[in-house]
Amino acid sequence: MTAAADVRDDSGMHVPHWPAPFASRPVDATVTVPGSKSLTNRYLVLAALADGPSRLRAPLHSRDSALMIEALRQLGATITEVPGDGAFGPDLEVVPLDPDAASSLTRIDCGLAGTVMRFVPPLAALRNGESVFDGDPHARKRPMGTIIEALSALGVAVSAEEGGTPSSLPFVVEGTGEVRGGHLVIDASASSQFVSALLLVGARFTEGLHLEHVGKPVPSLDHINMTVAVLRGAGVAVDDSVPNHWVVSPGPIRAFDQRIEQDLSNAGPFLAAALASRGTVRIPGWPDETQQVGDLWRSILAAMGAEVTLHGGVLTVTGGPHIKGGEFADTSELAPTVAALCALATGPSRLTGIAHLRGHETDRLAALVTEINRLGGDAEETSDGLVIRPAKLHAGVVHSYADHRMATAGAILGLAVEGVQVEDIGTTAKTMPDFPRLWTGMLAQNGPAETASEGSSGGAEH
Ligand SMILES: O=C(O)C1=C[C@@H](OP(=O)(O)O)[C@@H](O)[C@H](O)C1
Ligand SMILES: C=C(OP(=O)(O)O)C(=O)O
Repeated sequence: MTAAADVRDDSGMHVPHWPAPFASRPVDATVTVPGSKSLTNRYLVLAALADGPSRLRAPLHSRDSALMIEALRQLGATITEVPGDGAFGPDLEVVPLDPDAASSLTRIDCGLAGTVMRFVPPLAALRNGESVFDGDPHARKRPMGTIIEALSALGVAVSAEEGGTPSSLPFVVEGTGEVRGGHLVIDASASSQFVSALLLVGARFTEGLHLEHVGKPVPSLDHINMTVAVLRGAGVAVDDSVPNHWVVSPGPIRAFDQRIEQDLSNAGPFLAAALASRGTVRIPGWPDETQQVGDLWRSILAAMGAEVTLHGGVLTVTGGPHIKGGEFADTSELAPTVAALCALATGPSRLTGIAHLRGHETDRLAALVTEINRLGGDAEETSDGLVIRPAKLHAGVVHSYADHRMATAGAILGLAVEGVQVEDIGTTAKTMPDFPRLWTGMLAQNGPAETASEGSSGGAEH
């Protein structure tokens, strides 16, 4: 596959590759990461639909949350930054959408954010007027057909700007201010976000929503459970007792004052640093109970040979003498981090249940195979995942494909392999603009970070 190796900034200047710090000794650090993308963008949507003003405490501030905020403003919500106690930026106050406040023709930039391109079109159906949705070049390749067909089945017209029926971005949603709802059958096998998107607005449909999935299994079920939990917290009745059916009763969405948990998926690369360097990483503020898929780190990293404890809200991970390979099923958005660790493991690994990663920020299965093998690794695609066998890795450039999790996977590899450089580390801004600072800060806690430019860079591309 082709990699976008030439990154330029806004003024057209070439951006050099990021020399990934090499851990010449075990990491010993305590790290806190910014708020969860998935929770922030769900609460923003619910706040925009709620029955009064809401507050998000310690939310994520990143490209994906900024795109969501701007999209909701376009649709008539008022979102204001207010001082809070979060370490990564202000709180957010949200006054729900006033459909009359939005202009009759609205343009929504989805960037590369799955949560924006899937969650916002159903909201646009609830106002009077046309909303044009588009995004980054790769966003036009991400699966969108299910949402477009779902809206059409609900009686909402969705068209291509130049006419005809679209199956992907860009498209126009012609909102009429009201959606009847009722029983709706979809195929959500390409993304759980199709289910979440419809559930989030379902209570605002006149008859509520009975959503039924048919087809291959829905991936990333944890994210759907998160949606259901967030809805219930806002007073919405959701019945998910029958597999592949979700029934959302019509009614108000209660305004809320909600603290956002830190992003446990984004905690992954930092925890992985403990394994990659045979060191220790502590994350305070780990929730006792959570719907975040990132809570799986506790079992995944233990299976890879790390010692994992959760005491007093502090998750502590200490790497073993080597990283064990293994079988890892349904790792969803954790997969790129898992794959990076598997590439450093002493035994073979198999990742399954992640065929749909081909429709993520990039085709992640192809990207992971290309980039691991570029460094001398031995990775192979299967129909629904990856096989990664032990191999000695060498220096080189890891390409990011505008994918934040490919960039952080490169950083993990660079901890264990001298001379790794990451192309477009800035792409981590999708969910963690502070990543380079937090990463070097983690390494600085037991001494100054060393970089590839200081160490050997034999074999690296330029
Ligand atoms: O709803 C969400 O917040 C998400 C759902 C998942 O999408 P898929 O079901 O497409 O994997 C996940 O991978 C994505 O990062 C975030
Ligand atoms: C798949 C991801 O993002 P998105 O919300 O854009 O789908 C991800 O963050 O790993």
